[in-house]
Amino acid sequence: MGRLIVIEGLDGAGKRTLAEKLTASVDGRVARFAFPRYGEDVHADLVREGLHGRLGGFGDEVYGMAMLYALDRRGAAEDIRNALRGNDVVLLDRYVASNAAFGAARLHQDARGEFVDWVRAVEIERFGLPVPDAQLLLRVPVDVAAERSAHREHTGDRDRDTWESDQPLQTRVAAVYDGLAEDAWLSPWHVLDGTATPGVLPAIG
Ligand SMILES: Cc1cn([C@H]2C[C@H](O)[C@@H](COP(=O)(O)O)O2)c(=O)[nH]c1=O
Repeated sequence: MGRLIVIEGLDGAGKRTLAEKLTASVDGRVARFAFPRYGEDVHADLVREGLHGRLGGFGDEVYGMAMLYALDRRGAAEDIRNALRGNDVVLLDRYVASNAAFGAARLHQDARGEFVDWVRAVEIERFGLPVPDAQLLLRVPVDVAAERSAHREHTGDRDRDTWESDQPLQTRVAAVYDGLAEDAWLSPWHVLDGTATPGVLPAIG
């Protein structure tokens, strides 16, 4: 049975680059998934519509949008379980904690705890998604993340959604992530410095 390792962080934190480095460093078989699964799952495609303001007011419904993200993952649960059977490491670029962090950050501070508990109840208890063995929080200053994600848009790598350029929101997301890591939410977390010279990789094999 492989280990389920999740990479989390702000938009532009460098998650994909870390996933590539970890894949190259693991001595064994590695499978990778990235969420949302745009182009593969109807819920993920609806997420994209919502993020670009094309679902009207639904895009602002935190619980509704979070359910779409959760349903996308539910549709991948069997594939993740199969991948865990056939690989040493299954690496996920975003998972349940993204829903907790990004959704909570859009809510009033007093409503955040209840939302984070709801995400866990829906995704883990109700949908039965596999619990990660470890979650890696790639932490970078908000302005560095914003610059990287703006650069990605500029180079045509990908469209930015309306939230990515919202620095106050990203600052709140970073704070929620820090709290999740501190509480060891779902599983142990490892906090990595996303601005450090690459080379120091966590031992995940
Ligand atoms: C996977 C996931 C992403 N998100 C957010 C993070 C990003 O701002 C946005 C799209 O993710 P992406 O930029 O990694 O494609 O959706 C959630 O709110 N919940 C989730 O479950």
